[in-house]
Amino acid sequence: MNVDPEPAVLLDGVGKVYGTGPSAVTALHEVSHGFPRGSFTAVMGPSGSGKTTLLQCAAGLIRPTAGSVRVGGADLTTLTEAELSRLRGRRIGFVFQAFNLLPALTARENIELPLRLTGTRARPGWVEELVRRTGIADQVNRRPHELSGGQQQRVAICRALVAQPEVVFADEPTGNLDTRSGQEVLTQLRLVVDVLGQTVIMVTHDPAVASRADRVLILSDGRLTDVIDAPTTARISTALTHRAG
Ligand SMILES: Nc1ncnc2c1ncn2[C@@H]1O[C@H](COP(=O)(O)OP(=O)(O)OP(=O)(O)O)[C@@H](O)[C@H]1O
Repeated sequence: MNVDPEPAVLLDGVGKVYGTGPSAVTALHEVSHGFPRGSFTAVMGPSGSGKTTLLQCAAGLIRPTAGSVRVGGADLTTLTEAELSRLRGRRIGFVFQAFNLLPALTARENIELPLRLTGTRARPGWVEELVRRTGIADQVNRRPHELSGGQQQRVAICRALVAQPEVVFADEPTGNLDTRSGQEVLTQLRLVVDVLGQTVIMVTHDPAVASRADRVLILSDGRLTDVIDAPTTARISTALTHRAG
């Protein structure tokens, strides 16, 4: 995977300092990594190690204070706010722990919302394919409160994919789910990578969840300290324990 000539997302010496002067916090120190197209990466590390900061820099939600971020060839650090916002709408999908569905809209309307916001259309049959593949075809006319947590997260996955983005970022996507629903959602994310060829980057605290990814990045104090390919729960737990010790 190291020879990918153009990764979906490329971080080059990315640093982030929050604030200035004596109260400044360095959340990331020169993190460099290429996320290959069509791969599933989990980002792990202790609380405060910089996982969310890394995800937000990579997704163009916050600006790094050093280095560059490329998504699908575009250097996010050179874009204006308006250009960044447009790029996020078209090239980046998000899945959050809290689902973030709009309660007054049906599942289908929630899924199609990013298209409405960017004034674009899905290719014919794409929404149908997404809901069929994620197993929620029979629920598309229901509102979020009529769906289980796992079903709501699958709606959120469809919404993240509807604009056929370059990459999907997921921040603790199983954090609000019981183990079984969490496993179902992970199966859907794997399918998104294996069948649809998408790139997924996920933050999680759970080694069992991270073991479903192709690769695990471990952050410690804002530094990328380990990269584990073909991870197992045991290998991840060992790497995390060593870092903590
Ligand atoms: N907006 C902010 N202003 C100042 N400091 C911040 C801000 N956001 C994060 N930090 C600090 O940056 C460091 C990294 O935070 P970050 O949220 O990225 O870590 P994390 O690994 O995602 O943590 P957790 O697992 O607890 O969510 C921490 O020391 C945090 O206190």
